[in-house]
Amino acid sequence: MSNRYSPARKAAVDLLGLVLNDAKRLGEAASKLNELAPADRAAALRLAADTLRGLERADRLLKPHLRKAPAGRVMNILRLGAVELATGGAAHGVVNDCVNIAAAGKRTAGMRGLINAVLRKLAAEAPEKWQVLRVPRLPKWLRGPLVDAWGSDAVTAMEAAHFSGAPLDISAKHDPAAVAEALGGTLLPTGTIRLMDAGQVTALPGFEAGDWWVQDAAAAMPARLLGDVRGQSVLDLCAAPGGKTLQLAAAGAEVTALDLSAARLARVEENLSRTGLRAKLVEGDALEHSGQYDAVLLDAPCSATGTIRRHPDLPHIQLGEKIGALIELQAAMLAHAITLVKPGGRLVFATCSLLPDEGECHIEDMLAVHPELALLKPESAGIEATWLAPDGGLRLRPDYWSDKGGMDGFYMAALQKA
Ligand SMILES: C[S@@+](CC[C@H](N)C(=O)[O-])C[C@H]1O[C@@H](n2cnc3c(N)ncnc32)[C@H](O)[C@@H]1O
Repeated sequence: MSNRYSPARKAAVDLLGLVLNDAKRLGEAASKLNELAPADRAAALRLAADTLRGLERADRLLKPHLRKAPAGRVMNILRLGAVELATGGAAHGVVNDCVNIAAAGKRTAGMRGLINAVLRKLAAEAPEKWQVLRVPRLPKWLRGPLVDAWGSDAVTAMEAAHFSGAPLDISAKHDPAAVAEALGGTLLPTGTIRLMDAGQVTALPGFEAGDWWVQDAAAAMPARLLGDVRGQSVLDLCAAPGGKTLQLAAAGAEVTALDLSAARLARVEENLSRTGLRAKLVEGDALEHSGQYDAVLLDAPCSATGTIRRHPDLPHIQLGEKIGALIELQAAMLAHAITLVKPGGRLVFATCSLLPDEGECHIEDMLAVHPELALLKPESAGIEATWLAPDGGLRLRPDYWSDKGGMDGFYMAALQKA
């Protein structure tokens, strides 16, 4: 047996450790993979994401073969191996690599015999057992509040959407139908272009030319709720990396794109430059910004629990108390954002969260203390009646459009100032 292993598998095990043992976000952890070739980096991220999506199933497959769960890294090697073996990975390569990754570490080398024995058993039984295991559930810290909000059938459907992952969604600068045709994608009823099996994004036609940008179908809705913004001054208060800024600029608005993070604002600049669109960039705190605009878009920082399809690391990182602080920040931002809207102007508030405390509740609170605000009916192509929230906003969920590949979870509401 050779003692070599695929750098992508080894990096995937490292990533799992950073997420599961050190509570790092997968994206943040992946920034440490710069020494890998781009293809290995992409493969490592895919393997880590697949393992995180299937973690509950992997643990259920492994349990009968372990007297007690081994230490973190050994367990992560086993989990990665279990998921690969269950989902079509070539047994010889997967088992050899997992054993060799263990052999290369001082603390794990002593466990290579166990890894070899367990994974060889799983190679035979895992593919069949995998199919009948239940869809992985969200952890209790998140499942409890979601069941309270949406009911257990809805949460089960959301979990199925999370487990399926997400297709690649694209917003076109000008002509969605033409971009859909050029990319061989589907044009969704809301105007987003969807590719089920995209491959490398930067290699797709029209990327270099800046004809489009990647943006989930749900994430494309808040800017649309602002209606016709041609020639209007629009403030995008939490703008980076800039998907909504690009939409507003493409729709002809005079956009001011503000963000607290200089590093993230640099991504807005890159995206504007690639697409040839224009916006005024401001590095600053939304809570301190002043001015008067025809329209304001507040896409506030949130738990991002609506994006679990694409970020399977999220449920495994206890957000706990952080969510309380985010809810307070969102309320303060919303209260300030409304002061930046001219009389007669509009504000759209949005969060990519599944928790009503980060969405519906803010609008309810706001309307209770601001009689000068009116909720506008969400109007844009493709909106389905089931998406309309009882409060009058728009509630999008990952289990919607399940026949089309789902969408991110989002809440958004459009307000008008008298
Ligand atoms: C949900 S993301 C925005 C996504 C963006 N609207 C888009 O469509 O690409 C939230 C953003 O809020 C920014 N942010 C957090 N606190 C802020 C603050 N106090 N002032 C301004 N921006 C802030 C973060 O840096 C982050 O880029």
